[in-house]
Amino acid sequence: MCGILGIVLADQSQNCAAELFDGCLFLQHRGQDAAGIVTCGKRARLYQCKGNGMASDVFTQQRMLGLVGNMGLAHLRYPTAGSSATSEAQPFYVNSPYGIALSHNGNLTNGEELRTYMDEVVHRHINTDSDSELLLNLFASELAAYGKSRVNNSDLFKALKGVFEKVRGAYACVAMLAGYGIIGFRDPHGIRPILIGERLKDDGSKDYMLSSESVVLKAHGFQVYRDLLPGEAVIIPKNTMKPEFKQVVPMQSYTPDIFEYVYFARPDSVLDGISVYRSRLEMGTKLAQNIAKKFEKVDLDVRKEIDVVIPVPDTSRHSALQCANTLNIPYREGFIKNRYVGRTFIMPDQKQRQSSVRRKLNAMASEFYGKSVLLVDDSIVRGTTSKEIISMAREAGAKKVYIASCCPAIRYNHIYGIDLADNRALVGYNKSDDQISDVIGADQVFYQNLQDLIECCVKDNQLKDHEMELALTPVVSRDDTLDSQILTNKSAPPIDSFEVGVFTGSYVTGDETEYLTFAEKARAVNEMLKSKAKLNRGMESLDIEDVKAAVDISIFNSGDYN
Ligand SMILES: O=P(O)(O)OC[C@H]1O[C@H](OP(=O)(O)OP(=O)(O)O)[C@H](O)[C@@H]1O
Ligand SMILES: NC(=O)CC[C@H](N)C(=O)O
Ligand SMILES: [Mg+2]
Repeated sequence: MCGILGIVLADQSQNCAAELFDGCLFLQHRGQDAAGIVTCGKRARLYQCKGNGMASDVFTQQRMLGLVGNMGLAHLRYPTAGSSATSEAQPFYVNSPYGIALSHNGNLTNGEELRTYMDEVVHRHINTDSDSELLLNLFASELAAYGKSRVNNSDLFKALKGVFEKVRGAYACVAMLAGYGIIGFRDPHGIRPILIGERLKDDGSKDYMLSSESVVLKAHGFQVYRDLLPGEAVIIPKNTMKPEFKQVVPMQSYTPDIFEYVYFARPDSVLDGISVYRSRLEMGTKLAQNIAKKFEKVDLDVRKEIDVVIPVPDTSRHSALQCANTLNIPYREGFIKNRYVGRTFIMPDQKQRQSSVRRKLNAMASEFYGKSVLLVDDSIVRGTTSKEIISMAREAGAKKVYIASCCPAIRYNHIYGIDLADNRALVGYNKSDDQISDVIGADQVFYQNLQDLIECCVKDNQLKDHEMELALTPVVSRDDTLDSQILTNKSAPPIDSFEVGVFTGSYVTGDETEYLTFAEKARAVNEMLKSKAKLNRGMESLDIEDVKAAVDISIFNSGDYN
């Protein structure tokens, strides 16, 4: 679920890198493994800085000085395909044709087919296991097919059509053609989010930004913004600064991943017309109603059974507060979060995730001792967090520990941008709710119903276009915003369904059995290589076919800096 950004400034003498860096800080929660920025300056020259780590580690002041130019891309990576190798940090770059860079959020499910196509049909070398490198090379090969010395918007849209027709899976992307402009596109189901924002300046000129989440646009003064539609693309040439939109392929469905609302996105973002914050409040209300009913069914009064509702920081806090209010039970922040520890779920290995929970959360005995507590979390995935915090609650003296999840039990793989290829790692895999309670050590676990979760995201959350404009246009007058080039062809239908494969095992792109089998094998190979590499501290005894170097060599995509 990486974060992606693209920007083009009207003033060609201005540098955009500082704003991209700042934007990365707003999207850090979407990917903590690697960060990258590519900018384009005069004479179409590209400048790059990327590597493993958080944005503030990768983009040092010194490195930022080298990122010149008025347009650029950024990426925050949480790996899905491939590995955590530095060489898989994004944006990716290809020099032919024209010089293209690309940042991708999502996961392709026909990567192997594309790899063969690259090799046998278009003869392009792919240097990593990343699906995003494949996606970029596919775009490059479609564009190269025109054999032109200069391309125009219509060629770019045609090339994108070729990409859409050959690729399967989830992809929200920003790309940049050296010296030409920036491009945004979104898969035909709209699984991953991407928005475009417009900023009107005092001299009447306009800057444009593409981003995974609306919060970045709002924070940077982009007064008007909207989501790209499934199957839609936009090109903003730097010379005209007029965005051109095109429905490149028909929309196959409008089904964003519901997990954006449950966990991924920041609460202050509005994605596809749905306020993440308000949907999380609804999740708290519905959860409370269902919990109360469950107690009623066994002739118990929830208010007598539970003394206090405690959130599992950070993401669940808004839902937990609403849950407590609805139940009319006191809300207490029993776990204090260490603000210097990031998200644990998106850390790359299980040992790191486990140890991080205790470093990140600390239980205060005063809030647990002798009490019956209801812990509320947004989701229970591998169960790493719940196991730890339940035992911390007991160590702190809790009498009874109930736990509630704002989403249903997760029993299937996530295949569109979360590293969950192995469903046996899920605590809910092949288990009843009671069995899950036993494994995580709870007195009882409560899950949200799927239909309720969907309603939480749909109900009352669809902001009407004019409400959206009013809510999101704090700086310019409404008359100015009505001139907006980005709102002119807006025709987004309201959303009433979502990608919910992690709960049901059925995916919006259809039967993905082949991909799941492939992903399982790839994961096993990665694990084996990791442990061999650790044992050998090098690569002497690795099978040459499967080698991933312990230290990445520097081709186009390495990020080793001094
Ligand atoms: O069952 P698990 O595999 O542990 O995964 C679920 C947990 O992971 C996430 O928290 P995380 O620490 O990543 O982020 P947060 O601080 O935003 O809650 C999520 O909010 C749950 O708490
Ligand atoms: N989570 C994501 O969106 C990851 C993008 C891409 N599949 C990668 O592994 O780099
Ligand atoms: Mg959490």
